[in-house]
Amino acid sequence: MNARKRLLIVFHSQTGNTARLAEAVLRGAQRVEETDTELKRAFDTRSEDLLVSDGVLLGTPENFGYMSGALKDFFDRTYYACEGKLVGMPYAVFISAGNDGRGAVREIGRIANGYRWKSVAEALIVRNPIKDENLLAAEELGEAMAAGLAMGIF
Ligand SMILES: Cc1cc2nc3c(=O)[nH]c(=O)nc-3n(C[C@H](O)[C@H](O)[C@H](O)COP(=O)(O)O)c2cc1C
Repeated sequence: MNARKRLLIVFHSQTGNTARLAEAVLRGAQRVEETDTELKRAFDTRSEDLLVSDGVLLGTPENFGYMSGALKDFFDRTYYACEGKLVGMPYAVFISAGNDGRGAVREIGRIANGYRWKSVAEALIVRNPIKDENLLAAEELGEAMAAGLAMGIF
């Protein structure tokens, strides 16, 4: 038997939209009993949280064509402590946006390359208003990530 896997969901939300997506992602991930999933706000997440994780899901609003300052702060604070230690870690992204979202995805991808993480799912971009089908897609993202970790397919 493989050791239990740990999935970390890191997110920031100013007005609650990304938080709704993050909760849906968590619901989906928690369907996979073999994976332990933790949801944390970006400002509360430290390098130690990353270093004990087997995969990470990153959620942010798109602000000014970029990720939120909070998610950027998380990257800024954790980079050196994690440098070279999480090579190949699977990650995926979910974005809440008014009308775009692609800039945040692109820039997170550039930073994730710096950590040498591996993208394992297409980014989920949800443009407002959030619909039920978007929440279902977020649940599916969380479940797929947790299941992939449990099965060791990444
Ligand atoms: C300062 C600011 C900048 C924003 N810039 C963008 C943007 O560049 N592209 C976009 O699609 N939406 C933009 N939005 C809209 C937010 O991405 C959108 O309202 C999102 O749902 C907010 O998520 P939250 O409720 O989790 O904070 C911006 C909102 C704010 C407050």
